[in-house]
Amino acid sequence: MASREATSSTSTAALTVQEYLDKHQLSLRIEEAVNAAVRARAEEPVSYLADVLRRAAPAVITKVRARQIYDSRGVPTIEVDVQTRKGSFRAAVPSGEATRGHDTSDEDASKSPPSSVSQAIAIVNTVLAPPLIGKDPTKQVEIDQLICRVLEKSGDKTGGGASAILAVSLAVCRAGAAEKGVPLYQHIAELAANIRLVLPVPAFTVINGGRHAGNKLACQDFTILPVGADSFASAMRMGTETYHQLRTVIKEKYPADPCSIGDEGGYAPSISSGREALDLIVAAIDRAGGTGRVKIGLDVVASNLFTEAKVYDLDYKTPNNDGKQKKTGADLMTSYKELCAAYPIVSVGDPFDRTDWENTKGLNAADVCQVVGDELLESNVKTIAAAVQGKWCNGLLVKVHDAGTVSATIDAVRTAKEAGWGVMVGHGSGETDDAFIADLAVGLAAGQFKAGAPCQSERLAKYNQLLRIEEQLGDKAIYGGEDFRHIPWVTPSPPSRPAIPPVPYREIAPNHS
Ligand SMILES: C=C(OP(=O)(O)O)C(=O)O
Repeated sequence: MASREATSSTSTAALTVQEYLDKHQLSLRIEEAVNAAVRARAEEPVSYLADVLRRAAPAVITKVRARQIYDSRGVPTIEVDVQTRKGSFRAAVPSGEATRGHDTSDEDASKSPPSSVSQAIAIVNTVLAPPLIGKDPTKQVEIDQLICRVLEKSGDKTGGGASAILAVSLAVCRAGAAEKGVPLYQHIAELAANIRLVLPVPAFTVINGGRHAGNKLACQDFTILPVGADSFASAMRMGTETYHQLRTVIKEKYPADPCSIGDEGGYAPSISSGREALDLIVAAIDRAGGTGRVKIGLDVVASNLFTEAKVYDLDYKTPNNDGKQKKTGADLMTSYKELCAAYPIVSVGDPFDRTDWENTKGLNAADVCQVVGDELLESNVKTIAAAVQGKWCNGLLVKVHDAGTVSATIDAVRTAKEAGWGVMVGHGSGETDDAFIADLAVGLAAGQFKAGAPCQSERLAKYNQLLRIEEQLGDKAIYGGEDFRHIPWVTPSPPSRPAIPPVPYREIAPNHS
């Protein structure tokens, strides 16, 4: 009632405001602005309203620009700047080792590494940018749907198009947070309708093998999870101390080893057996005083070992090997069970080939550890739903560069959480200094976070951002800890009426009184 009176008492002004809105292609909050002007008893309602509108209207996207940068492997990737009146917001796209739909490499696939991402850049600058101008960056779902629709129409949605979409989606999300004046993690939580912000347990990669290192180890990552820490900062301390001790242990045991590191900063000692790697890690945990509080994870990525004969070749990096390390799925299953009994292993990722659901399912049913799907699920909602139905696994390694957009990432996590799964936010082995995924992990209360070793700036960019977030949250900060596998979202109770963003009339009234 009050608002109707206010609107009619200023109908001339409202008409002028409508013209103002039309001229500037704005469509929002006329009534709120009129009410604010009336409350402030503005002497010059039209200019006052224009001012209110200027401040209350969303900081729409005014410019979108892409460029080529280089990732941690020296491979070209794409970075996008999205501009609003609130500033310029930037995001860069990571890439995985495995050849997947969302790889950033778009040109001359025969070249390794690819020489350019110019196709993705052209798609952002010429295909995606025009329809984004004037759009509200807080409307993440609408923006993600729009950019996917545009590229579906133009037939560019794969290859370079996929990385173009992701870069824009991430940068828009940052712009949306700035428009709302909230930290990125909070904006992401709001997009997911979650109010529980949780600092994840880091799964630090301390030994690299597989395709991430030049040694003979078949398993791609050996990680440590400080589940017994009481905060993320203390988990960071335990992780780094263990990492440093591990170098000493490797040097003592293999004095001639150069102690080089793999793609994600984990050590890459010249060893070939998983047990040898695990013994080194257990010794380092012990020396750092973390026994019982620091657990171990494996990210096997077993598709790399799977041969045409449908066996797993643990010596797959040796060409024309003697075949003695070839294992059946059943052999591998027995090994996992034995390893989980002998070592403090709490999580195994992609334990079997991505087509070997039966064995993955068998390990899941054995309930010896968290069974995580990474390549198995590709952060794809439909595949996750099928895996939930088929009980293939009970954990999701979610990657923005697999999901494709911020909205798709949220949907993937929601599907996993609704099934009671553990969720681990993961990086790419090719990374940049963009720390988006740190905020993502907190906003989505993922509980687990895997961004490589506590070493190398592209990895530390993420871990250091988590330290800052924990500091900012202060006594509201919750660390995933021992519950890392079971952190549900908490949905805010629905408001009794649709929330209307406040018009900041008090702030600007003095200029007009
Ligand atoms: C970084 C990872 O893999 P990718 O090489 O696919 O990015 C990972 O699985 O942690």
